[in-house]
Amino acid sequence: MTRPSSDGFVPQFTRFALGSPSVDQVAVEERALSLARRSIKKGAKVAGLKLAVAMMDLTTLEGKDSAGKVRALCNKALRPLESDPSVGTCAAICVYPNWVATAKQALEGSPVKVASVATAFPSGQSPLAIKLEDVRRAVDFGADEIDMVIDRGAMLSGQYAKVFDEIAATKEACGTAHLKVILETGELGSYDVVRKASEIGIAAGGDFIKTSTGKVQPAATPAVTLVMLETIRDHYYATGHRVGMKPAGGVRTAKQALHYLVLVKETLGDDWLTPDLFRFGASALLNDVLMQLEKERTGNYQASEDFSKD
Ligand SMILES: O=C[C@H](O)COP(=O)(O)O
Repeated sequence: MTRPSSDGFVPQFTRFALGSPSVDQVAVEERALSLARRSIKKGAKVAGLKLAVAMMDLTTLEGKDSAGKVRALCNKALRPLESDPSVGTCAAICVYPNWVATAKQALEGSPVKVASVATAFPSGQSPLAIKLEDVRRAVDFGADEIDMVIDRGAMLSGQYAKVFDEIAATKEACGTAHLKVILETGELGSYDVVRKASEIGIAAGGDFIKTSTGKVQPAATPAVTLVMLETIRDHYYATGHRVGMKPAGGVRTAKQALHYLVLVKETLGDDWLTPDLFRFGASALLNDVLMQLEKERTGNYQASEDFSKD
């Protein structure tokens, strides 16, 4: 990254040591809650649910993942609801690097992207050289998108330049692949630290900022997502540059998904209501969204067993 120079240039990371706006915890939680109470009309609900499918990074990140499971997940991302072709594909599937080539092959010729976690996901507890090698391999296997984890220990001990440098190096290792920066907000301790980590993730080159790995509780919450959306908004006002957002972990119901879409619309406007700028990272959300879509279409709930398991 760019280091301080003798001509007085102040690098981005110096700004983070100087402070970010502090977050009013009560206000942010109240606002997130009040937006959850918005009622949504039937037409908007169906459109919102279809959008949620289109924005989904359908995820499997388990030690027991297999080629069969990854192929089944890809088929599901390609044709989420056989009975209703108006429901389009998911945005991406998200897997460990070992399964990128399998997924790439299964999705060949389709618009569904392959996202790979990397950088010693989920802990990030490896030397930087190994993390970068993890990224380069995933890209070589065909990953379109890389979901990296930040160094939470460095973040919590105020080593902001280290956090920045690792993200910037990861961005470089991504080449043309898009970079999502996972903050693991459940380990950051306060909204102020979430705000600062979001600013660093954006300034260091993240195309998206993402709440969580799904391996730590609490994972995505509406309030933490709101703090991150507001950081994206402030960055956009300051620079005109649009950064994406991905709540991930624990988003399981259609109702939650619609709530997140209201948060996005109210904070960033309609421009962000696109898979290019908003994703859900979720392993179990899709079936509930499909169940609600079928309920809206037929008037009846179908048993969850009627929907294929991921
Ligand atoms: O990035 C996505 C998360 O790992 C998914 O978490 P989840 O299994 O709680 O939906």
